[in-house]
Amino acid sequence: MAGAEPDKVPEKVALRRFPAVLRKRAASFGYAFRGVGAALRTEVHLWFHAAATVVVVALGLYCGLERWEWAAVALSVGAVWCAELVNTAVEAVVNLVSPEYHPLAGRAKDVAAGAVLVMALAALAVGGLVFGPRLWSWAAGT
Ligand SMILES: Nc1ncnc2c1ncn2[C@@H]1O[C@H](COP(=O)(O)OP(=O)(O)OP(=O)(O)O)[C@@H](O)[C@H]1O
Repeated sequence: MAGAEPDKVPEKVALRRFPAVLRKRAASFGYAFRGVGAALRTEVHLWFHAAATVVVVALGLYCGLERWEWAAVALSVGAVWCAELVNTAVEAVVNLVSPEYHPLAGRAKDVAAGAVLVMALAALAVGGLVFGPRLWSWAAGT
């Protein structure tokens, strides 16, 4: 028997729902920005990342980086921010579920902090490869 497909939303209904879907997406962006703002207010490490980001972008503009170098720098900066934000989220959840001392809580925080450390070292390596030769030639006066 040729019945209506239960999962298929009629086109008109889908169009009417479209603004609601957009509103929901916009709200999700709002929550995400609120999360970054909250982390910035509470995490001193993020202020350091913000300052480092400004310095790196200014240095990149001054050096006139190639397109691929900007790509590497942008990915590195974003990845460090990402790791720090995830670390902040892990800390918040651990503090919520285990305010008392627990070896697993400690391990979770240590591992999350380790993720930031690994990413920061990788970003440092990228920074060295991109800016190192330029800074070296300036220092050598060539
Ligand atoms: N509930 C806990 N149980 C066991 N060990 C913990 C617990 N809370 C924190 N620790 C240990 O203390 C360390 C520091 O924790 P803390 O919450 O002060 O994080 P932090 O890295 O100093 O972050 P921030 O400076 O952003 O607060 C952790 O990495 C972990 O080894």
